[in-house]
Amino acid sequence: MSAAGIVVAGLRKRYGAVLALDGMSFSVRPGVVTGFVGPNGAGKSTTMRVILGLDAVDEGTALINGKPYRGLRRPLNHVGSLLDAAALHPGRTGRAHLLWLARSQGLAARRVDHVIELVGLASVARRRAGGYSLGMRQRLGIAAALLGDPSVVMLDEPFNGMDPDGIVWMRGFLRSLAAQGRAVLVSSHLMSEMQDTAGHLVVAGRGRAIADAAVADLIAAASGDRVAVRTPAVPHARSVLTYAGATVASTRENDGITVSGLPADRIVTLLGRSGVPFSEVSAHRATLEDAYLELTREAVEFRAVTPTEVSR
Ligand SMILES: Nc1ncnc2c1ncn2[C@@H]1O[C@H](COP(=O)(O)OP(=O)(O)OP(=O)(O)O)[C@@H](O)[C@H]1O
Repeated sequence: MSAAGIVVAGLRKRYGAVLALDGMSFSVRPGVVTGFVGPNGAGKSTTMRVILGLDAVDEGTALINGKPYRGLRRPLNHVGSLLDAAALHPGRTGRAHLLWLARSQGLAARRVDHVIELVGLASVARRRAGGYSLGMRQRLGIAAALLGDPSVVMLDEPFNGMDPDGIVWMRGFLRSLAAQGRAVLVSSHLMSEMQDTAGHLVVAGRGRAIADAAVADLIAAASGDRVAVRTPAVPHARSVLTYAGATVASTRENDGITVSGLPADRIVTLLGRSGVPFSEVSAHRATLEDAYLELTREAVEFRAVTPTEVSR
C-alpha cells in the first residue's frame, strides 16, 4: 500500500476513566475527500490531534506520508490543518496573521497573497481579524493550512459558521483540493454536506472506526433494493412481478406496492410487457443521514429519550 496520505492504526488513548480512542484505524488516500463523522465524543478531534503529534497515544501509530508527524522534515509542507478557527490574534489583520505564521514556520512569504486569493479573502485581508465572522475565520484558517502547499489537509468542522454561499464554496473548494491530488480529511456533523462533498467516509463511534467505506456504497447499502410501484391494477402487478421472482409487499395506499428483488428498470419492462398500467416506479434512495443514523445507533453517547420511553 502507498504511504501517501494518512494512515492511523490501532490508536488507543485513555483520559482517566474515559477511553477516548479504542483501536481507531483508517487511512486517508490522496485524491479523495474523506469525511470523518460520528456522534459527540466518538474520538474525532482526539484522533486529529494525535495525527498532528499534539496528543500522545497509549498504543498505535499515526503516519503522514509514511512518517509520524514528529519525524517529518518541514511538517507544514506535508500537512496543513485547521482545528480551531478561533485561534488567532484579534488585533492583527488577516494578511498580517498569515505573514506572521509564514515567517515563524519558515514558510515562503510569497505564498501569503496566493492563499488569500485561494480562499476568497482578498477584499478583507487588510482588516483586523478580530472583526471577522466565523465563516471568514474558517477561510483564514484554511488559508493558513495551505501556506506550506501540503499534500495532506485536515480540517475539523470547516462548515461551522458558514452561510449558504460559504457552504457552497467550501464544498467545491474541498473537492478541488482532492482533485489536485491531496489527501483531505474533514470532520463534520452535517451529513448533507458530507454527502455532496466526500467520496469516502469514516464513521467513528466509541473510539473506533465503525464504518470505513465509499459514500456511494454506504448509500446503496442503506437504500436496500426496494422499489415503490404505484398502479391501479395491484393484483395483476403483484402476480406478474412475483412470477418474475420478486417479493411484493403491500403499502398503506391502495394503489401502492413495494417490490424487492428486481431493479426498477426491469420492473418497468415487465409491467409494460404484460400491459399492467402504472403511474410510478421509483427506487428507494436513502440519504447519507439515513445510513449514518443506522450505523451509529449503538454508538451515541448522549441520546434523548423518546416520548414512548418517557411514558413507560
Ligand atoms: N483533554 C481531555 N481530557 C479528558 N477527556 C477528554 C479530553 N479530550 C477528549 N476527552 C474525551 O475523549 C472522548 C473523545 O472526545 P473527542 O473530542 O475526540 O470526540 P469528538 O468525536 O471530536 O466529539 P465532538 O463531535 O463532540 O467534537 C470524549 O469522551 C471526551 O470527553
